[in-house]
Amino acid sequence: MAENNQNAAAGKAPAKPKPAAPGAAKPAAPGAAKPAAGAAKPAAPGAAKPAASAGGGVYKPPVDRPDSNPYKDSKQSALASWFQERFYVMIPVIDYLKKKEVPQHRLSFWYYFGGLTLFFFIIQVVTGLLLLQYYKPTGAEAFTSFVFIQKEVPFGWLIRQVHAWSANLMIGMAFIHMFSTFFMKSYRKPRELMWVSGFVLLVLSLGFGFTGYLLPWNELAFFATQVGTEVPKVMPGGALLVDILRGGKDVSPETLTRMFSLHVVLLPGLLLLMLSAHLMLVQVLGTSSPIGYKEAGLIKGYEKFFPTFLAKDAIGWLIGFGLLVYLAVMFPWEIGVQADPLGSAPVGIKPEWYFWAQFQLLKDFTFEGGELLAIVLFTVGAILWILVPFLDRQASREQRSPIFTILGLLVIAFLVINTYRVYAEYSQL
Ligand code: HEM
Ligand code: HEM
Repeated sequence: MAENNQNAAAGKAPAKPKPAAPGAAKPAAPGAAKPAAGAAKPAAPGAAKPAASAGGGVYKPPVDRPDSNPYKDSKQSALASWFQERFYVMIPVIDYLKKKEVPQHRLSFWYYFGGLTLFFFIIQVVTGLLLLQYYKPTGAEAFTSFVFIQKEVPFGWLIRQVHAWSANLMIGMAFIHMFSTFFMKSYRKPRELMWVSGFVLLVLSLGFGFTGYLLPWNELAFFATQVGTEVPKVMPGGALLVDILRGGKDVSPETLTRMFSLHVVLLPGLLLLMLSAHLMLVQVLGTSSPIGYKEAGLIKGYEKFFPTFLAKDAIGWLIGFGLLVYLAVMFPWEIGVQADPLGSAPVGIKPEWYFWAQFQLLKDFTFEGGELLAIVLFTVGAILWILVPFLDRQASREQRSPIFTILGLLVIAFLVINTYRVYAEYSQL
């Protein structure tokens, strides 16, 4: 059972003036309300309506909200009462959120990374919307508008640098968050769907990174996208997929339009939907603690998510923000030169770091059919990874599952070694 539910009773929110019992607050059932509404409020504008419609046999509900403000006697400012009267249906929801508790133990530190990923995503939305005010997604204007943002718009350089750096930090945090939840086996029953929705979030974030990379329309972005979108061609039906993605046979201004619409419309919509599901599950099921910790007495206590843990989260966000601004100012991403579809590719074309592991695998499998094999291996690996909560039956029975811990270590080793190999090779070019 979810832990927060178990502990909820211990930490009840301070009593509020309770609304009258539902039955008492509401008028009688719709059918019965017709004569009653008229009798109770003869002068109210809505009162005439049920009577007027009665002849036609169609019931019209009263215009006024039937129940009066159940909180009108609580002691608070007029402004708070104003909002409370309008949003009082939210109060049980807020009370419910207050029940969530976070276990404290020696691995609690890792609970901060989901929140940090969320924080960098919020930064992306805010800076992305600001960039949109000046960015022009056409082959003729993209690079010029991008340079204009960097050189002419007041603080435009900072917004662009923050967007570019925060994209990297968001994906970096998502990886750390994924592996920390993996090793704490937070995916175990009943949290399987948190893992699945999280994995989809990671894929969408990588999609953001891929589509955003082309938007500056500089040489590096152009040729990296050319190489990146070539990959699916070796799969059956892959050529069609590439045509759809590119909007033609080659990367062209048409591709820019597609990447742009994916980046600012489709992906944000999908990510927000998935994020709502992910966070709702986090609230409903609560935060897990590692297997065996409760039985071994390793849980030091529980702290309220709201406001205690959230306040600590905020400290993490402040540190993250400081790091972000430091990176954006001290290590600016280059502007590059405008993409020339007819020009030749410069040396050292490579994707963003978060695709290096797959990139290296493709480079290693140079034999006949090797690329297809690499894609198949990677797809099978990803499917197994997403199914981990359903495969790890031991963890779901609250038993340790060292085989899965070893599997996670192997996946990390593969990602780190391959990523390092690309770094080592390309940093010498
Ligand atoms: C609603 C949210 C977002 C909007 C409206 C948005 C908008 C934009 C715009 C207009 C650009 C082109 C300007 C430029 O290149 O500097 C851009 C670039 C970019 N975006 Fe986003 N973005 C959003 C979210 C994200 C997210 C979540 C990520 C990554 C996880 C991301 C990664 C990137 C990257 C890597 C670039 C290229 C950065 C560069 O080299 O300048 N964006 N975005
Ligand atoms: C955009 C990306 C993501 C965001 C914004 C996000 C956000 C969050 C937040 C705020 C929490 C609650 C706090 C915490 O335990 O850290 C959480 C929990 C969780 N997330 Fe994510 N997440 C993302 C990606 C992922 C990924 C890639 C996975 C795994 C594949 C994942 C799996 C989980 C799990 C299993 C939990 C429950 C943790 C527990 O009960 O202890 N999430 N996520």
